[in-house]
Amino acid sequence: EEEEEATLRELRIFLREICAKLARNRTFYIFTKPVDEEEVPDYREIIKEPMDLESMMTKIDKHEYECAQDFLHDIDLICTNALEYNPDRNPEDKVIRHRACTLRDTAYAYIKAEMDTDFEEKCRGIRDNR
Ligand SMILES: O=C(C1CCC1)N1C[C@@H]2C[C@H]3C[C@@H](O)[C@@H](O)[C@]2(C1)O3
Repeated sequence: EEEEEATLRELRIFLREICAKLARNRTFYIFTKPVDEEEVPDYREIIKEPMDLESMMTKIDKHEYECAQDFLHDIDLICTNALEYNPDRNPEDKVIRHRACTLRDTAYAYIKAEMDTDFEEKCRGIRDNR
C-alpha cells in the first residue's frame, strides 16, 4: 500500500546516507569496490558471494533492502568474506581482518545510533508480510 511505499522510500534515503558515510572513510577503501577478478583470479573460487559497498548502494536503488537488518546482513558478508579470504598471520592479512571487523562494528553502531527501533520494526513488518 501507499504508506508502506513511503516507509520504504524513507528507509532507502537512510541506508544511502549510512552506505555513503562508510564509503567516505578511507579505512574502508578496500571494501568500496568488488575484488577484481583479473587481479585475484582465485577469489571467486573461494568466496561464493562477493559483496562491496558500491554493490550495496546499487542494491538500495533496486529496492533490494526492505529493512536495516537486510542491509546489515550484506555488511556481515563483506566482513566474513574478508576474514575467509585473508586468514593468515602475516601483517597484510591482519590489517584486512581488523578493517573488516571495524567496518562491521561501525555499521552496526551508526544504525543503532541513528535508526528509530519502531521504524525498523515497521520495515520488518512490511518485509515479513511480502
Ligand atoms: O579480500 C580482498 C579485499 C580486501 C577486502 C576485499 N582482496 C583479496 C586480495 C588479497 C589482498 C591483497 C591484494 O591482492 C588485493 O587484491 C586483495 C583484495 O587484498
